[in-house]
Amino acid sequence: MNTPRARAMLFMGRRSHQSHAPHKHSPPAVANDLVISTVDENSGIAMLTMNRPPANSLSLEMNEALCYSLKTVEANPKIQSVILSSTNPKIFSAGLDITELVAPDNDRLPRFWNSLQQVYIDLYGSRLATVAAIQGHAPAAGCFLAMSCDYRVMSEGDTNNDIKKKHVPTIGLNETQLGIAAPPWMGQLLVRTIGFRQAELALALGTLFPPEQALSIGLVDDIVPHQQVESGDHKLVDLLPSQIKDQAQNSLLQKAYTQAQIYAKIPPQARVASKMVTREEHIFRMIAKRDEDTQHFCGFVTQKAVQKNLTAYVEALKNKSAKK
Ligand SMILES: CCCCC/C=C\C/C=C\C/C=C/C(=O)SCCNC(=O)CCNC(=O)[C@H](O)C(C)(C)COP(=O)(O)OP(=O)(O)OC[C@H]1O[C@@H](n2cnc3c(N)ncnc32)[C@H](O)[C@@H]1OP(=O)(O)O
Repeated sequence: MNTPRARAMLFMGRRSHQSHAPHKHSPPAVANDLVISTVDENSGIAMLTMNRPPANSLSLEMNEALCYSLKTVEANPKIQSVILSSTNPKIFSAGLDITELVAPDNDRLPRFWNSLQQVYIDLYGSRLATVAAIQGHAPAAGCFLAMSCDYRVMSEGDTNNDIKKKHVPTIGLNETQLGIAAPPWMGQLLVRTIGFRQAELALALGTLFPPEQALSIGLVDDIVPHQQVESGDHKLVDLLPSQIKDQAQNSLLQKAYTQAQIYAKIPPQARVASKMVTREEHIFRMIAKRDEDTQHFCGFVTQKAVQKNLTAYVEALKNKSAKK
């Protein structure tokens, strides 16, 4: 697998195993509205908008939809950049769908984990320039999704004086707070993004960073105020799915679009080759340990003590939501 040809194919949007019988890790081709895909061939920019209410949490089907949508966009040679966004103005993604982890089905659990691994392989190794537009919370695997992109823009949130309207999004790998640990490849992604010491601290404490702190440690590349801009770029308006058309003047999406345009102008071969330099080793190391990682995950999650923690956590989430 780790040959120069396999490496090149990984980054050109094709997988070496796709030319053979379906690999056990290949996500099935799914088409649904969990991820809304919009494409503008003139600008070379596409948008993938996560649309799984209430929280864009990552279920098996959501992971498969993400991979499928990304591959479909990648197959279009006119597209160079993709923006990953959310229809929920307050949540980018709440991370793994915790209900997948509670009292799991023996057959589904490893398939679920494989689908998450595949999201990492496909998104981190995409030939496309990927820009995350983080309008709302991005805990745990939500942060992982953003870190798998090439560039992250985050909204400062609504710091309105009216406490009821106030909304400050946070981002980070908060797994330890839930009594679980991020898998090595996810933790290493944080190290690669913010550096060793900051990552060591953040992983141990399960820190969720508000936008300004996330910017200061390099977890996001830019933050933008929560405001409407005077005039929106009409090309962006065309790209937005109907569910978020009213956000056309939104400064976050404008900024993400500008960054996607910058990437789209770079000669693609050079851009992809430079991405391989920094990412291929990490991806191939994970692929080599993929089955071991799945076994470890399934063994860990099905432990009695972990199940007890997760059950209590889901209960608390539901109670909190019911009290609103
Ligand atoms: C080598 C060893 C390997 C071992 C590996 C073991 C495990 C894997 C480890 C790491 C990988 C990654 C793990 C994860 O991603 S775990 C998930 C972590 N996510 C969270 O902790 C976030 C939980 N959610 C929240 O904190 C809040 O919902 C929010 C995102 C801050 C938004 O708050 P808000 O107030 O706006 O919304 P609500 O809280 O009212 O939620 C609305 C609605 O959504 C449901 N929900 C929220 N999050 C999830 C979720 N992650 N999964 C499923 N459902 C979720 C919530 O229950 C509400 O639903 P309801 O129907 O009740 O309205």
